[in-house]
Amino acid sequence: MILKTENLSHRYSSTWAIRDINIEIAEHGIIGLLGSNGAGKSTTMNIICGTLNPTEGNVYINGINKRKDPEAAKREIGFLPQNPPLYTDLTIDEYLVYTAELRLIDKRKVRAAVEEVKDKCGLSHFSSRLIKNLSGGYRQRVGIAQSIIHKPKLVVMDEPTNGLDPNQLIEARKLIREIAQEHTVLLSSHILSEINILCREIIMIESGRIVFSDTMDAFNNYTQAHSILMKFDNPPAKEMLQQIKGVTGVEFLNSQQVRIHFDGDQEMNDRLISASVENGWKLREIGYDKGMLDDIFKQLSTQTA
Ligand SMILES: Nc1ncnc2c1ncn2[C@@H]1O[C@H](COP(=O)(O)OP(=O)(O)OP(=O)(O)O)[C@@H](O)[C@H]1O
Repeated sequence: MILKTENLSHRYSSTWAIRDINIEIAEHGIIGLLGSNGAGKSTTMNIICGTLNPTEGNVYINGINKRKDPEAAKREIGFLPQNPPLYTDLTIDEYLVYTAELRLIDKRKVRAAVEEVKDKCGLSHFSSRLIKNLSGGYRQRVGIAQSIIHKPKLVVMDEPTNGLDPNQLIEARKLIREIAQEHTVLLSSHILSEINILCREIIMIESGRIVFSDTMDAFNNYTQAHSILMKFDNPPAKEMLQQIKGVTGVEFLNSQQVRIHFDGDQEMNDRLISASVENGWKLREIGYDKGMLDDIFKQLSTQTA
C-alpha cells in the first residue's frame, strides 16, 4: 500500500477541519482530491506530508507509520504545497542543490540528482537563472522538481495547476503525467474538469469528509446526465414528448425551452432529434443538462449524511 490514512481528523481550534479521512492508494497513477474551497484538501495533504500533525488518526506511507518513523516515511514523500517554498534569490541550480541536501541525498550523488531532475522538468536551459526571474509556469516546474528530486514513491501536489495560463496548463499536465509514470501522484483541485483530465481515481471531499471515492469512470457514470435541455421554434405539446420511448418527465422552462428527463439511455439524444425532424418542431438547441459541480457536491454530500 503506497498510502493509507486511518481516520484522519484535524481540529484547528474548536471546529473540525477534517473528520475520519480514510484513503487507500495501492496502485500507480494519478489520484485526484476534489473539493470546493475550504473543503479540507490542504489540511489533508499537509498531514499526509508531515507539515501538520493530525489531531487524530494515522498516516502510513509505503507501510511505514509516519508517527512512529517520520524520517523513513518522509523519504517516500515529495510535496508541492499550494505556495511552493521557493527561495527566489537563488538560481535553479542553487535551489535544487539545497533541496537535495535537505532530502539527505548522499553528497556525491547530489549533482547527478539535480541534473536528472532538471532534465525531467525541462529546466536544464535555465540552470543559472534566478528563480525570481522565471515565469509562473517555470516556477511551478522548479516546485515540482524539488518534490521528486529524492525519487519518492508518493508525490503530493496541492492545486498544482491553479493560476496557470492555458499554455502553462498544458505543459504542467504533460509534466505531471510523465512524473506519474514513475511515482504515484496525489493531487488536489477544486475544478472537476482538471481532475477528470488527469486522474485515474477521484476522492471527493466536502466539509471535511470524504463523500465519494472511486475510479474516474465510476464517478462519470454516477454523475451522468439524466436530463436534456431542448429549445424549439415550434414546440410540441407536453404529451407528445412524454410518449417518446425512454422519457420519464417533461418540464417546460418557458414557451420554447424544455427539460426532458430520461432513464439514462445513450440513444435518447438521437431519438429526440429524430422526433423533432419528423414532426417539424424546429429544434434550435439541444444539450445534456449535466449538473453543475455544486449540484453534484450537494447530491453526493446528502447521500452520506
Ligand atoms: N491555520 C488554520 N487555522 C484555522 N482554521 C484553518 C486553518 N487552515 C485551514 N482552516 C480551516 O479549515 C478548513 C479546511 O481548510 P483547507 O485549507 O484544508 O481547505 P481546502 O480544501 O484546501 O481549501 P482551499 O482550496 O481554499 O485551500 C476551512 O474551513 C479553513 O477555514
